[in-house]
Amino acid sequence: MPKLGIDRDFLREYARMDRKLQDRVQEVFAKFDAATHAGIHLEKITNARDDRFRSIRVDQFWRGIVLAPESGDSFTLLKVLPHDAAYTWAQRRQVSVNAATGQIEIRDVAAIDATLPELDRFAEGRTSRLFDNISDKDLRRLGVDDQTLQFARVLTSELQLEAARAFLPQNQWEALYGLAAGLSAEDVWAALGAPTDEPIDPDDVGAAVQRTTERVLLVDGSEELLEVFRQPLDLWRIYLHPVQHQVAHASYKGPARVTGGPGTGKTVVAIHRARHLGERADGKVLVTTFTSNLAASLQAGLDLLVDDLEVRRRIAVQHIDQFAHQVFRQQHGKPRMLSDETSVWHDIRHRLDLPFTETFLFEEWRQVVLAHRVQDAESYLRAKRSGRGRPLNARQRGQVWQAIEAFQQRLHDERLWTHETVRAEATDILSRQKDKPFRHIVVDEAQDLSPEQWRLLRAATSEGPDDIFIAGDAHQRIYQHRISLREVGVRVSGRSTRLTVNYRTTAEILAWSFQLLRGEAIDDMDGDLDTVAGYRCETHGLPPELRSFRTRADELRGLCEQIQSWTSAGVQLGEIGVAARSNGVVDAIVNELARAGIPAHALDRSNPPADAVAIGTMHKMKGLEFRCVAVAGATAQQVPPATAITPVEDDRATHLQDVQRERCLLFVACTRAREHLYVSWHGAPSEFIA
Ligand SMILES: Nc1ncnc2c1ncn2[C@@H]1O[C@H](COP(=O)(O)OP(=O)(O)OP(=O)(O)O)[C@@H](O)[C@H]1O
Repeated sequence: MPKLGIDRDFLREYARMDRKLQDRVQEVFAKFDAATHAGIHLEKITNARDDRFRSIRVDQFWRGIVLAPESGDSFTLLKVLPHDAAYTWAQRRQVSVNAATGQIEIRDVAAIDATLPELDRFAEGRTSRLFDNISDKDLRRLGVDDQTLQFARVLTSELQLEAARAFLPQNQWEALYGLAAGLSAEDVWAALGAPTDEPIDPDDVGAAVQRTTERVLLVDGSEELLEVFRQPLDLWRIYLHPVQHQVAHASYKGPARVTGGPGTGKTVVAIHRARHLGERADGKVLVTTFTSNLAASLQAGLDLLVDDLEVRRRIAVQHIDQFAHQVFRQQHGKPRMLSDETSVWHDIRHRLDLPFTETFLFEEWRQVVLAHRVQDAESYLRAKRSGRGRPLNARQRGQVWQAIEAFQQRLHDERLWTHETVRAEATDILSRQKDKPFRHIVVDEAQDLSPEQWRLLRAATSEGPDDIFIAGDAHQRIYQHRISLREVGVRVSGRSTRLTVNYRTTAEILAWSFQLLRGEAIDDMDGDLDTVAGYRCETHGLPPELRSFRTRADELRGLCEQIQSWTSAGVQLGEIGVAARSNGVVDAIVNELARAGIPAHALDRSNPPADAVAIGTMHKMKGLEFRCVAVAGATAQQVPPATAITPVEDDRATHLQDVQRERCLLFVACTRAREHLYVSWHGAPSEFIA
């Protein structure tokens, strides 16, 4: 039986073909085995540089280009193009096997031959070249072959390398890009994704195709092929970067985690990991995250990825507080929740005449007492107050403890609960259970979980191999939880992997968004600093559009015009997202769009209409993505709002953390954009943008 592989680039193009051509492509390739048996349709290409390319007739005008093996019967569908373009494509290119990764690579030899002499001339007058500090030995070890090496040696700038991406062999270009970005040869090696240990035969294209899971999907029979064609846009289901694949399918001795900037596919890895653990059938899997709408999008991803009902049954998706409440309810019934926490702290503060704000007392309770499970005054006197800026002497600690005790007493007397105390109680319940509810836990957007939430998860599964898998990015921390995984009993050292390819955002949007963070030092939740070295984007596009207006009314009108200009350029309403810092601005935008007759919906609605602009606060944008994103109301007073920032004179450390969190929030909103980002304000712009 001949095997057909589908190349990732082909599937991408397939998604853009018109329906008639898609149907025809399906028809031809569904009958592929019969066609190859009969020896028809597959034709050699005259004047090809690589005689493994064949053409296949789709219809009168269109031709498919297939990579045929020298022996065996694995064929890979690479392209479907109009007749002449298909032949030109094949005549310019050559296939090779990467010496380090063992994967197939395709290069545009004609483009390399045409560019090299020009670059060489340009480099002649230069004193330094891009890879002066990298030895041939290192380059070769990373899979760079003769032709690419010669090319690399005449490069003088990263821009030239960036431009060469279109024609250099993919893995070799990635290695060069990583080195140019300052990564060490070891880091580049790791980012290529565990190059194979088995000896690599450079002529065995068939074996190389099998190894190239990142770009070739081998389908078994026409049914599987039709299934692939049904969801051509969801490439993430099928093609994983080798590092993504490795992380999702590895066996770990304990907790493990994946990090990486926005859009690097952490959620994708978390979903594949959950399926992998579900398929092992050694116990139940909890997939959890911070909020309900993120849990809903994880569920949607799992529904797309997991067909097997038995596997699906083993995987539960719940947001973390939903899980805590469920555990609590099973034991005690529904908790009576304290409805207005701030006013209780306010009363206590006044009654005891304390020189601290309500927020300070609440945060002290949350970040010190609950986080470190402090039980009495004496332990509080000795408690570590890391992350808290304002120092407290013993007398002040005594005063704060009085307030905390009063608050806890009130909860106890009135049998009231807060989310924090529900979590703590659920954790105690789980800690006493010998049979844990889950064998594996997968956590997405982990950077925002609080210490009590981590303790809850730690108690929900026994310590052991593959117990907890974490996906998160500390650059996107938008709630105030600085935690140390070690302190909450989740040890990931030696089992942490960073993803570096951004599949979502253009390089221009990502670069602009990163400068919003302005070099803030971001911790990695495990005692070190997080880094963004070596990140790269799959696509390029326009720089973000920044618009300044005089008044709010002008700004809202400008936003409507921007949305209309996107839709007249062919963008669907459902592909547009609008973010603002506050609910008030969100409401104003909803009203303005309604006045302008633009269908829109607020992001917190369940079952939102498909063809309407999504509008929400920046917090609600977390984890989502849109083809076009507008961030409106980025004015000096609103981003950041004064209410969200602790005055520096109250507590300097908390002030700095608040500012960092607000920067991260704007960063999260902006990095939701796939192709276009528009940012507007009226009056003075936010200090983060200015
Ligand atoms: N291997 C892949 N091939 C193609 N697309 C991918 C791949 N991995 C991820 N993507 C796509 O990239 C986008 C971002 O993925 P995902 O949401 O998993 O990233 P993330 O790292 O969790 O992002 P963020 O932290 O910003 O929320 C999605 O559209 C996803 O489908």
